[in-house]
Amino acid sequence: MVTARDQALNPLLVADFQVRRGDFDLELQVTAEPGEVVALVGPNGAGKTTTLRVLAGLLAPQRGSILVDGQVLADTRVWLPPYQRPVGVVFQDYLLFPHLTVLDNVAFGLRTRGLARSVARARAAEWLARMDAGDLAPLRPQQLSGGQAQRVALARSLAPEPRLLLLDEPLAALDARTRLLIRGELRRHLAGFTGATIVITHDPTDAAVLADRLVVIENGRMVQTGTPQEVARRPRTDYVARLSGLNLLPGVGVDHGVRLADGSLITVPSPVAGPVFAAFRPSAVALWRTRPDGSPRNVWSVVVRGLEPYGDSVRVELESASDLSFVAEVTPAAVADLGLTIGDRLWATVKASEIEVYPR
Ligand SMILES: Nc1ncnc2c1ncn2[C@@H]1O[C@H](COP(=O)(O)OP(=O)(O)OP(=O)(O)O)[C@@H](O)[C@H]1O
Repeated sequence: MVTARDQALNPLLVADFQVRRGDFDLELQVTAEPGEVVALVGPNGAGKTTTLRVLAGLLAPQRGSILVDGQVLADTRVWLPPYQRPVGVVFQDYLLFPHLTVLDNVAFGLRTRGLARSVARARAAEWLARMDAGDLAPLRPQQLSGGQAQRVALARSLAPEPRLLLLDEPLAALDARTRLLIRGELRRHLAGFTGATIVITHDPTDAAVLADRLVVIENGRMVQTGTPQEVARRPRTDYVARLSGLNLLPGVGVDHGVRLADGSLITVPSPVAGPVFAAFRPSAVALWRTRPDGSPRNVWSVVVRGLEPYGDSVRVELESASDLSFVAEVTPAAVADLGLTIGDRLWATVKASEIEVYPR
């Protein structure tokens, strides 16, 4: 009997590879469990698309191996071309064949895998129906809305019953309203997929809604992984902190304080030691025209470097005299009351109880 523990020890995808593209060097270990949806997130040029291309078989790594369900797709001796891999890909702009009907687009992958035309079409029709796209079968791709095209692309990649599904920015081509609807729909479809899914996304909300786990890549390396909640609550790089909207200050724990890079000491809720991160929400930062005294807060003298509307509030980018940068989030009323403009000198405070501290 295969227990949940055995499964956890035998991930469906086990990839460990290195690839170079010009000066860019990507070195990554990534695994995914059956049924797991892993989001690859990271700044532009981090290596997300390169990872997807290596897994799909469109780009050969310099070294390493890729296994899916124990089958070697690539290593020093083996290199399976894309059409021989149990891998389905949905590209960013879906790449449907314009001269084929929706039905034949979905049947195409099955035909290349050797199925007779009638069998491939019957199976394509089943997959379209499963994706609530059965009535689209006779149409051409140019007659489809963005959301419909996405459903068709998903049906096309799932029809050959891959074990690994790769999605490149699946919601990027949609307008904001459609995106919201399709995101929920995609989530339901992915929940019904028993293989593993790797999805690239730039959007933190998409990642949080779609993924069980995030893999954050920066400069060709994984810098953090965890559930969206874990990553958002305890970011380990500035990029992740910005993604989750948190301020992140690295330092060293000294009893109830953290000594920051600029030499200043901030007070934190419980005793800490060694290299740590101190993270706090922008809404935990209070701004003052005059230095508040006598309160158990951390106080910085700051200059306003930027003001930016953010939903119902305003994000105020701050820089301390000693070069610490962080963000406050305040109401438009507070901006008006304080008469905030760029270049202003202010005092910023954060209560110790608002700061989360965790090891680096
Ligand atoms: N054909 C190529 N030849 C040389 N370098 C390339 C090539 N394609 C991509 N690169 C480089 O590889 C790096 C990673 O690119 P990649 O497209 O994987 O990043 P990404 O994380 O997907 O970024 P984005 O979010 O902008 O799509 C970049 O520095 C890019 O300049």
